Amino acid sequence: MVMMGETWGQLGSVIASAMFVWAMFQNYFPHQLRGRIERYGHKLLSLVYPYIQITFNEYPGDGFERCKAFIAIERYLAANSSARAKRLKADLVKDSESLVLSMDEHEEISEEYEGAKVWWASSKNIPTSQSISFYPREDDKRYYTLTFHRKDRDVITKAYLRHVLDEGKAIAVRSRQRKLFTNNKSESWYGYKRSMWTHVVFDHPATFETWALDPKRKQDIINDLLTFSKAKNYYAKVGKAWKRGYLLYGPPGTGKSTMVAAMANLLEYDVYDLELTAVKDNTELRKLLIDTTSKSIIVIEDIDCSLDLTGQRKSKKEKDEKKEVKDAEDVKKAREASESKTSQVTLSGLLNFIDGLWSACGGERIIVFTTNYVEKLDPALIRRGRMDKHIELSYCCFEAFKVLAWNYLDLESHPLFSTISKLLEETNMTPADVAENLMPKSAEEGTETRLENLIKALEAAKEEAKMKAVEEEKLLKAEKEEKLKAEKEDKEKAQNAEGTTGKQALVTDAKENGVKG
Ligand SMILES: Nc1ncnc2c1ncn2[C@@H]1O[C@H](COP(=O)(O)OP(=O)(O)OP(=O)(O)O)[C@@H](O)[C@H]1O
Ligand SMILES: [Mg+2]
Repeated sequence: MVMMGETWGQLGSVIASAMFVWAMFQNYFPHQLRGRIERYGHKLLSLVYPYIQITFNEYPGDGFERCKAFIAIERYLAANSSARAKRLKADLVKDSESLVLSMDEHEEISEEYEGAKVWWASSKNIPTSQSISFYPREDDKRYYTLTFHRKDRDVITKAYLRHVLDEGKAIAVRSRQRKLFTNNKSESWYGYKRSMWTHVVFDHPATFETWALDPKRKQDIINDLLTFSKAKNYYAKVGKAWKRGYLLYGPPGTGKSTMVAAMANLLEYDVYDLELTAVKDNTELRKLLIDTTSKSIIVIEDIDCSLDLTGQRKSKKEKDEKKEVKDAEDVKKAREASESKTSQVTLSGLLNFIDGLWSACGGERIIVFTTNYVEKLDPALIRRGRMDKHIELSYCCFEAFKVLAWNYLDLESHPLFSTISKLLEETNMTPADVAENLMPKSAEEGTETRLENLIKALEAAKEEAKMKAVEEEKLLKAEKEEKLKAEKEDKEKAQNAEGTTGKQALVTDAKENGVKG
């Protein structure tokens, strides 16, 4: 098959050679003749060859990295060509188990964009030398050629290419395997050779559909996340870095970590689980941040435990103590011990991590803190702008229970629901505990038994709470009585002391009077 792009390509190269020869010999022609030849030459060229070609090489220049534009075009053509091209090539996508079909070499497809026709051809460079190379790509230099009519130059170079690259990138994001990263201890990466993050494939099954929360609040959160992910231009317009902070707080087992997984699945982001205690100092924290990619969620779990907010003061105290240790070896040992024990990340380092100048690089990032004790956190850390959205996750309400009942029992309603609703209002139980009670404990356990199990657990929790309240009241009463007793004793002591002082004064007075008399 004679391909349109290739035919024009060959003709184009003949004309290009002619132009080259002309450039070499033009000085031998008189000035006037030269101008005329050039004029007619261009006219002839535009008559014979009204098409423009753009080439996209897989490995431009000497780089070892595949060209990003080439990858995007490959994805775009794979999605658009598999229905039209006759010869396709199957590739296993890196880190994934799915196949991508793309145009085979020397295959061509055409398409129309806003009335402009374009031809895409896939080709391969045959190596000129017979050198042996370590890199398989050396003899596999592929490239795409885009051919279009000169009259469409504007629409193609301005709009069509942008469209192809954006589409290609979006397809790549949709089909990639997402990753769950965690930071390595600094001893395990040497210089810049090893990445500071290691990763596994992220395939947590949690979604917002299976995450139990009051539907209205849940929808608010989903809307907030989706608005953020589409707000690139808006953030640029208002001059804000494209990132958003979420603070999730509440008792253990209320679904904070599950929510992070659901967020990542909704937005198709990678997750960076940052273990602050493994970060040596603020510089390392910054390096870790720079090493993250966009379209990601950076999570710091249990922030109140990870960071000693009095760290700065403590380290100063430790330094003073060290001064007192005279023996050089002791100093060394003490330093080593303190280094291995605590991370030197300070509050200001963390604040900088969240919204310092560096935090803007990359963009499209969500930072999440989770904690059980929000009141322990420094207000500077969670002020709006750093942690933009504060979400309290609390004990299971009836609406949340309904989601869990649907997940675990495929149940929308049941006569026992009213009892459960009442009990959930009267007692506190985390979604984790509710979920655990709805799990089947044996193959024979049916829906009814599992609901009854939950009711029993709720009643037990209610009873326990009541006993605890009575116990607390008793304790409080005892404390009050103790306090009253102590006050009474103090009062008596004071009165006794006053009485003794009064008597002594009388004796002294009497003595003084006696002397005088
Ligand atoms: N709101 C919820 N919806 C669905 N499942 C939940 C929810 N909350 C908790 N669970 C279940 O309970 C388990 C524990 O929840 P999760 O780890 O998210 O709690 P957490 O709030 O992060 O607790 P911690 O503060 O101890 O880290 C999860 O495996 C999940 O199955
Ligand atoms: Mg958690």
